[in-house]
Parts: sequence; C-alpha cells; structure tokens
Amino acid sequence: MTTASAPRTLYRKLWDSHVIEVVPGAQGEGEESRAALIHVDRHLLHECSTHQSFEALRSNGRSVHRRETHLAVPDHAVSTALDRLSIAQDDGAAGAQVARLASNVAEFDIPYVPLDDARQGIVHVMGPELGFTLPGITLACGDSHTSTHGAFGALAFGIGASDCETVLATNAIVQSRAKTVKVELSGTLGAHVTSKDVALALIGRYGAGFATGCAVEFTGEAVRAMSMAARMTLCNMAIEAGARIGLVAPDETTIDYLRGRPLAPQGEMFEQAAAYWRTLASDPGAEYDRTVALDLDALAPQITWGTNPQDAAPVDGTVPAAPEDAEAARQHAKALAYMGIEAGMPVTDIAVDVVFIGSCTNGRIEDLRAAAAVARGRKVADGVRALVVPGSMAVRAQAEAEGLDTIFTEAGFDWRMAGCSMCVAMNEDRLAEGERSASTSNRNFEGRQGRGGRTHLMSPAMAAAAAVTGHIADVRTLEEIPA
Ligand SMILES: CC(C)[C@H](C(=O)O)[C@@H](O)C(=O)O
Ligand code: SF4
Repeated sequence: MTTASAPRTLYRKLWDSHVIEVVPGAQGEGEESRAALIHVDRHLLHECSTHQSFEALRSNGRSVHRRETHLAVPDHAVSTALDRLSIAQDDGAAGAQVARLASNVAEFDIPYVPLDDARQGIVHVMGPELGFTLPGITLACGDSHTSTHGAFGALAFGIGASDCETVLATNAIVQSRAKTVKVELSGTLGAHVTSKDVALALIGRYGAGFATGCAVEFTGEAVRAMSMAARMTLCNMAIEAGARIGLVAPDETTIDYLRGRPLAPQGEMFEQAAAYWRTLASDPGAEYDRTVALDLDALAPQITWGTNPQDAAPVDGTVPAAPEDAEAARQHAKALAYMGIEAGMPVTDIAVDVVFIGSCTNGRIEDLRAAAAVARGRKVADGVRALVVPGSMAVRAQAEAEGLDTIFTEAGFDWRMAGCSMCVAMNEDRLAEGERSASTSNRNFEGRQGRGGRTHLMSPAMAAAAAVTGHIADVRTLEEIPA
C-alpha cells in the first residue's frame, strides 16, 4: 500500500493527481485496485481514428463536455504534394476522411486546424509546438504514438475509438495504472549519434516487448542534455518497446521550450505553472517495477535490418546470424526473406531505393537540420527517390527560413508539405512492391510503407547518408564538405 509519504515515481504523481475515483477491482487481498476513473485534461484528434466516436456521440445523443480541451487536425491521409489544397477536395478515400473530420468538428464545435492552416501538422508534432501539450497534464489521442507528449512530463496515452467518445463526452476515462520501467542512460552520445539510435539500441538489446503495457521513464544525464525534439523521439519510440507511456521529467529545457507558445499559459500564469512543473520528478528512492540501463559512450548509429523494431544493428556491424531458439530462427529467416538480405552481410552493403525523412518520430526542425547538414553540397545517388516531409507546416516554414529547403532541393530531395506520409502509406507516398527504404519513422513491419515494401529504420542524418550514397552508410565516415 502506498502511503502519502512514500517516495513516488513521476508516473505515480501524474496518475494520483488525475484520479477521480478508484474502481474497486479484483486484486488480491490487501492490494490496491489499479483501475481508476481518471480526468483527461486534453485530447487530440486526427481524421483516422475519430469518425466512429462522433457517430457514437450522435447516436447516443451526447454532447461535448468542454470543447476547448480538444484539438483536431488532419495528418495521416493528407496529401503532401505542394498543390494539395487544390486536390484536397477529391472524393478519394483520404479526401473523404478529411472532409468527415471537418464536418464532425464543425457540428460539435471543436477547435480545428484545417489543412490550409499554417499550424497544420502531425498531431504529435503540432500539439507540442502550440503549447497544447504541457507538463503535468493528462493528454489522450486515438493514436498509439501519443506517448510522444510524455517528453514534457505529461501523462499521455493512446486510446481506442470508444474511449475517444467517452473523452469527448466526459473528459474522463477508466484506465489501469501501469507498471513502471526506469531506463537509465549513462555516458554521452558521440557525434552523429542521436536519441533515435538510443531508442533502437534499447529495443534491440532488451526486445520489442521489454516494456509491454508499462510506463517508461527515461532518466540520466544524457536525457537532461537532450533537446525537446530528442526527448520526443525517445518517448515516441517507447511504443515500439510495447510501452503505453513514455516519460521524461520536465526541467528548464522543457520550460524554455514552452515559454511563449500560443496555447501555453502566458505571463505570470506561466511562471506559476513552471514552478509546479519543476516539482514533477520521481522522488529519490521511488520504486520502479523494472530498471534497464544503456551506456551511450560507445553507441554507434543504429539501423534495423528486419521487420520488427527490435531487429536493430550498429551501422558498422553485419546482419546477424540466426538465433538458436527454433521459433526465433524461423522469425529470423522469414524477416530476411521478406527483406531480401542475408545473414552475415555488412549492413552498409544494403542498397536503398527510397529515402523518407519525416514522421512524428523524426520530422522536427532539429531532425531536418541534421539531415540537411549531410545533404549540403552532395547529390542524391542515381536511382534513389528521396523525400523530406516536415512534421508540421511550422517546421516547414522554419526550415525554409533557414534555407534548408534549398539545400535539400539542390541535392535532389523532394521537399513536401506536412503529414504522416510514407511513415504509414495512407496517402500517395508509398513504397512499391519490393522497394527498399531508409526511413526515419518508427515502424518497419511488413507492408508498413506500402505492400511488399521493405523498411530500414534509422536517424535523419543516417537516412540522408543513405540518400547520397545509395546504400546504408555510416554517416560518421562521410568526408567533411567545407562550408
Ligand atoms: C492510424 C493510427 C491510429 C495509427 C496509430 O495508432 O498509431 C498510426 O498513427 C500509426 O502510427 O500506426
Ligand atoms: S507519423 Fe507515423 S507514427 Fe506518427 S502518427 Fe503519423 S502514422 Fe503514426
């Protein structure tokens, strides 16, 4: 039984401060129920997972409880073509999804960022940019990568369509309190090694299920040194370790990021909020259900070779040999056959057809800067199609203000409008059967980027290195190009 004075994890503090009522449960004698009705402070919506919820609201005769706590944006199915506003009215499936979202939010009077708005972007990029995401809040969205917002010290989680209706109608939801995993990151990242590499290395070492159903808190000096963008990448990828929630305790980096954001508190209110945010950290001695560690000093850039995010290897390594366990060996053979590669080959021998730089994992301005630093003065290799899809229109505008678009286009990259794009292939951006990509997104399952497509996950700098060499390449070994 947790007493008021027992040291608590950040997760537990966020949880406790949002419990409306504990649901009496079937726990063992003397054990506290883990289920509770919790308050949902904020809710993000996109066009793919919400139509059913609005239908349910209508058929149940319910209304939206507090309209200003919701924010909707189309991102998954939208075109990323430069002339998309003139084609958005097409009656294709994607256009219809966006149109339905627009009419649903109009009917229920929910704040909406339409496709032609300068703030449009992937929900998990746009929410933080606007200051909709704040430390200490609960934030829900009908999308698994909602964990991204945990980088701010928010309790952020994906919900299903029926939960989405409940959240719209009540701002509350029954959840089960998750078990906690502490990830201790020690050491310092080397040049060109990023939080994407940390995430892939962690999942590679501990397995795609190492945090199943858990709340993962990333801790250590290395995390404190990371930008908000890097922390968001980590929390985003926590889902690929099976987690429900990713968390980083807020600090001055978080507070500096949020100051002046349009939907964050302003002036004296902001300072009062920041004083509270500074209290949001795990107490010394707080107990986690599991702790895992990774030393970053010797970490190399990572890539995935297979069809699961845990199929990670260092870029200076080889495609691994079959594991001993029979079932694991069968999976390994299946993955290699699908990917069209062989055990033992250096991963840098893998040639790519397509490069995708974008997504809610790595579509922020820092990511584009890292990719542009590699692309600058180089050319996309012959036969390679390379796309840069900013995570939001604000990222796109910032990149243009910095001249990154010119660097990319001069190098032969395609410079697109914002959206999920080839991360999920719900729009026209997709791999053809058998095509192979270097991708900065988060999932490499069979067909994720188009039926029969083959995905190698990596960081933005590594993806840019693949674009200019035509194969998976160690960005650390590319020659410096003088400015
Ligand atoms: C379409 C959406 C519900 C889905 C998710 O839940 O994550 C998508 O964003 C994804 O990344 O696969
Ligand atoms: S960018 Fe990819 S992972 Fe992120 S929300 Fe869109 S589809 Fe999901």
